[in-house]
Amino acid sequence: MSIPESLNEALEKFAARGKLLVCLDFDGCVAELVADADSARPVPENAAAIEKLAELDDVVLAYVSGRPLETLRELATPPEGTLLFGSHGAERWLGPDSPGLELTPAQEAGRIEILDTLEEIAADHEGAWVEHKPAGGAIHVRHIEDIELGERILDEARAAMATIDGASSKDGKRILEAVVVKSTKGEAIEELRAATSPDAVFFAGDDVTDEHGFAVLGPQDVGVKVGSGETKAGHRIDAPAALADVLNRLAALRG
Ligand SMILES: O=P(O)(O)OC[C@H]1O[C@H](O[C@H]2O[C@H](CO)[C@@H](O)[C@H](O)[C@H]2O)[C@H](O)[C@@H](O)[C@@H]1O
Repeated sequence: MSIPESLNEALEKFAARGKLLVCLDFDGCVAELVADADSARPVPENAAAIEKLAELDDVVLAYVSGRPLETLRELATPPEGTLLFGSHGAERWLGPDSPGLELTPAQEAGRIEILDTLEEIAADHEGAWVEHKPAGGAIHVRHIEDIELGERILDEARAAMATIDGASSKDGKRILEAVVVKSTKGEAIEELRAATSPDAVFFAGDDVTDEHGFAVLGPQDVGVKVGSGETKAGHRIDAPAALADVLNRLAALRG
């Protein structure tokens, strides 16, 4: 087992609380980052640990992801009953009565303009591609080997998105997303907290958008940054492959 001692101590305190909310990011956290976004899947050991947590009393599981809700369900195959936030918080499944995302006509027009503009930019650069999402779209440059060229394409996309009414951009890992519904993972975690009334919250994530999630954690909560980069999280692990140890430790402490 390779859990930093400070994280192990935090997990012991966390597990001793009554009801727990365990929130997980998907790409780069539960799943390794891969070039073909459709082939991302949970690291098998992470999937097994998540199944264990799902069987425990007073542990609520949730995914908080940038993926569209339907894609998240398909790729993450979460245990039944797992609460889901997709599209960085713009889409939610908190039970069968959760309303779907509905865009106003102006938002739908903005979404189409975002997608058309990103597709035009991608068409000029071999390897760039556009992911269509319910609240907007994302241009991916992971297939482009030249990192600086990829950054220039993302800069071009960012500048173009700034000219579209109602569009706001989010930076990610070799991706630029633009959406017409403003939301953050911090807001999603606060909504989950309000909906489930836990005694403490765990959140693990790897990306800049996950920092909004770490920012809403309190002293009783546990934040785990996966990988390198500045973070507000109190703890860090190296890679998705190390997450299973953390989740299994939590399951063992509660078991
Ligand atoms: O919040 P997450 O669950 O981490 O989702 C964030 C974005 O993840 C996906 O893109 C990232 O993962 C891809 C697959 O590993 C990778 O090819 C890409 O370079 C990464 O940026 C996803 O495609 C986006 O929709 C999510 O918003």
